[in-house]
Amino acid sequence: MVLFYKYSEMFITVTSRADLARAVTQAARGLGRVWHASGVQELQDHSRGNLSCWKGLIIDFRDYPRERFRLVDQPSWLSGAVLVVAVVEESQGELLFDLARRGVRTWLPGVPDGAFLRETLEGLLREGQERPGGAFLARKFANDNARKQPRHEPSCHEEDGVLHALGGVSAAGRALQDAVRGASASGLPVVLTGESGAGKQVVAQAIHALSPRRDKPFVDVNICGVPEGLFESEFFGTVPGAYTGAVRRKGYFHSARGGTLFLDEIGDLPGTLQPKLLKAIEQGSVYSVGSDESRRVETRLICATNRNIENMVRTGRFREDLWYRIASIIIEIPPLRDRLEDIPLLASKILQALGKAEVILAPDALAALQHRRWPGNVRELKSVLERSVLIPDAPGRVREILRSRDLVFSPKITSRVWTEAAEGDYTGDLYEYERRGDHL
Ligand SMILES: Nc1ncnc2c1ncn2[C@@H]1O[C@H](COP(=O)(O)OP(=O)(O)OP(=O)(O)O)[C@@H](O)[C@H]1O
Repeated sequence: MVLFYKYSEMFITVTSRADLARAVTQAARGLGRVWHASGVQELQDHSRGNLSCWKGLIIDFRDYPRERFRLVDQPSWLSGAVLVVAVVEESQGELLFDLARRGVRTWLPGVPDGAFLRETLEGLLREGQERPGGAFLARKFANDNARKQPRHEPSCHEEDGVLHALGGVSAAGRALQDAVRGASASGLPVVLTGESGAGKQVVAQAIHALSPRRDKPFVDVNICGVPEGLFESEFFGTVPGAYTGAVRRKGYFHSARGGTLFLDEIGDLPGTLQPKLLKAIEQGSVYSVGSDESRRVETRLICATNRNIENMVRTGRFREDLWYRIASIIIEIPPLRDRLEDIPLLASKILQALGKAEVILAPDALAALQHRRWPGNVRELKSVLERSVLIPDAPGRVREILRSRDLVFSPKITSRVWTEAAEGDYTGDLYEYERRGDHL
């Protein structure tokens, strides 16, 4: 009986206050069952060390905050990935920083009204998205131990984690997640199109990570980097002695055996090499340079391009038969300007990857980021954040909150500020300096 309830519950509140328990129960109507624990011990007893099937843990930090830090300090007893929402008083600003340092990025200032709370719970069900505006900064607990276990099928939480990392609050972002989920399950060859920096390689890795091939290699090849004369050796391998000084090379197809071969910039594959790739795909086997024996190709192909290959096919610059072989599924990655709502989540992932997970984007900084056109897409967003968090400390700057004035959009200005600051010309507030335009 206990087990039945355990797996049908979607949300848990940890609170000794009736207002939160009541509000969550009402807001969750029709979404899922709620279970209430009055404290950490009760939660642990009830869960028996396993929270993997729950979607959200709503922890009340208004009372007993130190006791409840145990939940976010030691996530090792969580067997999957559970999203955490912290409920705090408006006055508990310090507490927010402690929580952010522990990776909790979703918080509510007190008990919100029903519609707002329901929206939060729906957000948790949609794989824990972040909302624009800075008040909602989401973070999913990932259980490192669980990830280390080799598995052939991703668990629901691993799938959530991979898709979550792509963004997906916006309609375009959600459509992308659906496409990735479908492509990874199908095993068919995929072509990823989209502007430079939109995340084609990141999406290719996500498809691989969600596919049954996930425990096998993901081999990433940029076609532009392969010299034309070495194509066969690089792709199909070489046997020792094939020519003077030849050493054994596995070749990309063989290196990616059982896994995924990602061919970036496929639109740049020279016309002379297109038939060679087509033959390997059609025959399902390749000959290493210097070998008479063919080897089976057991690799899934994912290709990417920012060129319009359909146009190239029409004008004879790309072989039609090769195009149909590689493009069973075409996924167009939306440009960042079409998914501005995803910026809070993307920014938080990028900051984490930069080792700056403690940095919180203030609402005005998020608004500034969401009002740009981003011609360089996610790559440009990453550069702006890198410059903004890696710039030397200016006097009086609070490093853990990034405000719009701290954002360094132009690399040119930054380098001048760096140089002049290093030369001692500048000693004041960096933002004031940029705002006054002294450096221009
Ligand atoms: N969802 C994401 N989360 C975090 N970082 C991302 C995401 N998408 C893209 N990036 C970052 O943006 C940069 C560009 O991404 P990526 O190389 O995948 O783009 P691309 O479309 O393949 O670009 P190009 O066409 O120029 O090769 C990378 O540094 C990548 O880490």
